[in-house]
Order: sequence, then C-alpha cells, then structure tokens
Amino acid sequence: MKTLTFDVAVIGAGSAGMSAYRAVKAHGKTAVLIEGGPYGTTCARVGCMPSKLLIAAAEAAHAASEAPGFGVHPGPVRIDGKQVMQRVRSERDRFVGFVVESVESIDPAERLHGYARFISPGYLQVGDDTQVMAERVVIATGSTPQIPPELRGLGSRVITSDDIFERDDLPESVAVVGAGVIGLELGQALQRLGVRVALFGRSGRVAQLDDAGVNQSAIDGIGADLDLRLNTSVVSARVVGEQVEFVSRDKDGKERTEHFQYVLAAAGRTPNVQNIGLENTGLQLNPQGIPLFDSLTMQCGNSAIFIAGDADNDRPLLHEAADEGRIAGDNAVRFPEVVAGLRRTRLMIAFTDPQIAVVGQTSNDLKPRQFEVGQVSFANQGRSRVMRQNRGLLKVYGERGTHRFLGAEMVGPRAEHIGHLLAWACQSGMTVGQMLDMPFYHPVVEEGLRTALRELKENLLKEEDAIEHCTDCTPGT
Ligand SMILES: Cc1cc2nc3c(=O)[nH]c(=O)nc-3n(C[C@H](O)[C@H](O)[C@H](O)COP(=O)(O)OP(=O)(O)OC[C@H]3O[C@@H](n4cnc5c(N)ncnc54)[C@H](O)[C@@H]3O)c2cc1C
Ligand SMILES: NC(=O)c1ccc[n+]([C@@H]2O[C@H](COP(=O)([O-])OP(=O)(O)OC[C@H]3O[C@@H](n4cnc5c(N)ncnc54)[C@H](O)[C@@H]3O)[C@@H](O)[C@H]2O)c1
Repeated sequence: MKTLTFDVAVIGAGSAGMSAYRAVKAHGKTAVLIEGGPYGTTCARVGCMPSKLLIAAAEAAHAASEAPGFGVHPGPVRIDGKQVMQRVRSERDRFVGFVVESVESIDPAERLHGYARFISPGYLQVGDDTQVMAERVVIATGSTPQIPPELRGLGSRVITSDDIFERDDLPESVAVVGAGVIGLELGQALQRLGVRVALFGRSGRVAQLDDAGVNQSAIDGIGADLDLRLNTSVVSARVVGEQVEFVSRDKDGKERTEHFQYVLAAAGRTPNVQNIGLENTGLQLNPQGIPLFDSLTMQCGNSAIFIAGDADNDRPLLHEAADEGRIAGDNAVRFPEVVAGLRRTRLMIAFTDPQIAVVGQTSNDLKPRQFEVGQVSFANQGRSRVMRQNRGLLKVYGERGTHRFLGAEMVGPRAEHIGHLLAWACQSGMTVGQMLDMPFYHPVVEEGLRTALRELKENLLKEEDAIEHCTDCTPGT
C-alpha cells in the first residue's frame, strides 16, 4: 500500500472536480484529482452534449415535416437512424476529446485512477493499493440515473441516458418513464426521429415547472406531437420475447397493456454519495445521505470537507457544477477562513420544442403578498406567428414596493435566449421599469416579453395605489 500526501484531494474528475482542482492549483498548492470511471465528464460523454446532438437531428427532421406549412414541400423525409447515431457519437467524441486532453495535461503525479472512499476525514483509500492523506477534501462525485424498482427486472431492455447514445441505431419504440427534463428532451427527440414513443409521468407536472398555467402550456406544446401520459403510473414491466410488456394505470384507474422495444428510465438521478465512506467522516447527513453544506461556501458543516456539483443535488446543472467546484476548491485552500462565492441567478433551460426556461424565483419560492405577475401568451405574438412557433406562455414576477424583477417561468420560442436576458436582468437587480427602458427591436419574440413586463408594471403600480393606507405592507418593506 502506498501513501501519498497532498494539500487537497478532489474526488471525481467531472465538471465540478476539474474546476475545483484548477482553483486549488491557482493558489499554488498541491492537489490530487481522483477519478474512478472514464475521463470526459458526464456533460460531454452522456449528458448535455450528446443529448443536444440528438435534439439537433430531431430539429432537422421536424423542420422538414413543418415546411409544408410555409408552402415549401421538401418531399418525403427519410431518417437514417445509423447515420443519426453516428453523428451523435462522433461529435460527442470530439467534445470528450477536449476534456480528456485537459485532464491529461495535468501532472500525472497529481492524477489517480480508482474509486475513493473516506477512511477518516483527511484520509482516503483509492482502489486497493493507494491511500491519500489530504487535510482538505472536495467531494465532486456526480450522480447516477435512477432505475425505478418496477423496471429493474428488465435487464438490457431498460436503458438510461448513460447508454442510449452508445446505440448504433435508433430503436423502433420506447416507453419513457419520467416527465423531467431528460424524459422530455430525449422523448421528444426520439419521437421526431421516427421512434414510437409514449412518455409516462406519475404526476401532472413536467420539467418541475411551478406555475400551473406555464406547466399546462408546456404540456399542450410538447404534447402536440408527443404521446404524453401524465398522472399515469407504471404497474408492471416484463420482458416477453423481444419486447417489453408494459402495463400502466391512468388517473381514472384504467390499466393499459402495451409493447415497446425498450424502456428509457428518466426518473431522476441519485447523488453518488452512498459508497464513499461518509460514515467515517463524522459529517451530518440529510435524509438522502448528502452531507449538510453551505451553498455559498460549499463547506460541509465546519469541516475541511467541501462538496460540489450533482453530488450535492442542489442545482444539478453544468454551469452550477463548475461554479460550485471553483468555490469548493478555493475554500478548501482558504480553510478555515472560508468565504462566500458567487452564486448566480438560477437559470434552467430545457431544449424541448417549445423550449422551457426558469429564471430566479418562481411563484412557489415567493410569499403571496410579496409579488405581482405579468404574462403573455405567444399564440398571437407577431414574430412567433411568422415562424409558426406561436405556442407557449411567459410569466414574469416583480416585487411589490421595490418593483425589482424577481424571476420568470416560460415555455415558448427562443426561451434559451430570453431566459438569459431575464437572468442577467435579475442578477443585475434591475427593476421592471428599468427593463422596459431597454431597447426592443421589431419584429422579435422579445416584444412578447415586453408585453408581459408592461402588464407586470401596471399590476405593481395598481398594487401600490391599493396599499396606500396599508400600514403593514408599505412599499419598500
Ligand atoms: C442526459 C443529460 C443531459 C443533460 N443536459 C444538460 C444541459 O443541457 N445543460 C446543463 O446545464 N446540464 C445538463 N445536464 C446535467 C449536467 O450534465 C450535470 O449537472 C453535470 O455534468 C454534473 O457534473 P459533476 O462534475 O457534478 O458530475 P460528473 O461529471 O458526473 O463527475 C463526477 C465524476 O466523479 C466520478 N466518481 C464518482 N464516485 C467516485 C469515487 N468514489 N471516486 C472517484 N471518482 C468518483 C465519476 O466517475 C465522474 O466522472 C444533463 C445531464 C444528463 C444526464
Ligand atoms: N437542459 C438541461 O439543462 C438538462 C437536461 C437534462 C438533464 N438535466 C439535469 O439532469 C437532472 C436529472 O434529470 P431527470 O429528468 O432525470 O430528473 P428530474 O428529477 O428532473 O425528473 C425526473 C422525473 O421522473 C419522475 N419519476 C421519478 N420516479 C418515477 C417513477 N417511478 N415513475 C414515473 N415517474 C417517476 C419524477 O416525478 C420527475 O418528474 C435534472 O434535474 C437537470 O438538472 C438538465
């Protein structure tokens, strides 16, 4: 057994871990980056990038099928599944290659291959033959797709985002279980590429949207060409010959038996904190087994252990993993003098059609008397109609009294861009009035945003008149 000593040990060479490692090195300290699985990160290998490549192919197919609506007739669309998957993999490999290059540029003396687990707070076992002593440790172990118990007997007939991109060809049919972002993005893309898809969500919510109206608009928009079965549970699933016999039950209790080639489990991800010896750290854990941590410093309790990325299950997104990793690495060096790092305005985008964006605080985060709402439907929005993308709803939230812009939920065209605009306004602390003072070109989808902001401003002003004589909720409180 060899024992190696470093200032900081980082467990996991994903986006959070690499960012933590670089932050430690920027302070001139020694660090070790420990990886148990393949290099390349979840985002590049099996997450953000291959999923967006599959979606890009689906968008091309959909554009061709939509063209007749403009009087443009491209002829019958033929989808070559093997070619689609080949491009997904080769472009994916290119992205992964850049990440692997970056890992390989790290001094081999500071890279270890093997799974790490805590023996005690500053002491790790890596694989069978190495121990690492590091007073400060960053946990950046990511997460793993969850397979619901009712699907576990399906063997190779149940697939996840970890293996779908490795396929040579598109499947013939898939039952997607889970109406979160992964289920919606992959389910819609597969459907548009000619796969027979039915998507099962056990609740009536999609993509974790809070607002009932925006949620319904997402269901209507995405459900326009995707077979969405919400409020429907999986009763049983078993392999029969080359197919999965899939039994579901809808909200009225009606059972339905269907056959699919595969079941895609898109039922959430579990943080990789179960097998890393947290019981030997003395850290306090939450009911999911994740150490209690401060989301501004990433410090677990008062210890010299920090956590970042999907492992902490706070905001499991790429840019958040990178930010959290940087803060964790920086504070691991500064320990015990940790400082709050920059946490940006919340921004989530789903690359569905129509797209979904969630910015800042939403109705569930806010107290009822704290905010006003403005909204716009994209059904008759000029530019959206020009593009035949006139679907969706935007709700914007502003603070009573201060008129500060607080957040938004949107489903509709160009949400990936409007979401950024709104997140930047929110993080800058802009008021609704200041946002309306900004330029709006014509004709653009952002004119729809202006309509929603104007309504929000009116409501904020109306509310001010109404509360003139109210002593316990004066403006500014
Ligand atoms: C299909 C899909 C699509 C996505 N799309 C988007 C998107 O469009 N935009 C977006 O922002 N986010 C997206 N995400 C989320 C994003 O990919 C993740 O939030 C991000 O990759 C998390 O990074 P991480 O560093 O925490 O984890 P990872 O990149 O998974 O890194 C963790 C690493 O730790 C290693 N590890 C685990 N345990 C140990 C151990 N004991 N010892 C040593 N090493 C260990 C693992 O092997 C892994 O390499 C998507 C995710 C999926 C699955
Ligand atoms: N565009 C993006 O940014 C993007 C894309 C993909 C993934 N991601 C990240 O990956 C994370 C994981 O995505 P996800 O979609 O797997 O998780 P999720 O938690 O967002 O959604 C999982 C869904 O599955 C449902 N579910 C759970 N168990 C079920 C069961 N037994 N039967 C039926 N439904 C069940 C849940 O109710 C939930 O609606 C997301 O939270 C997101 O942060 C982001």
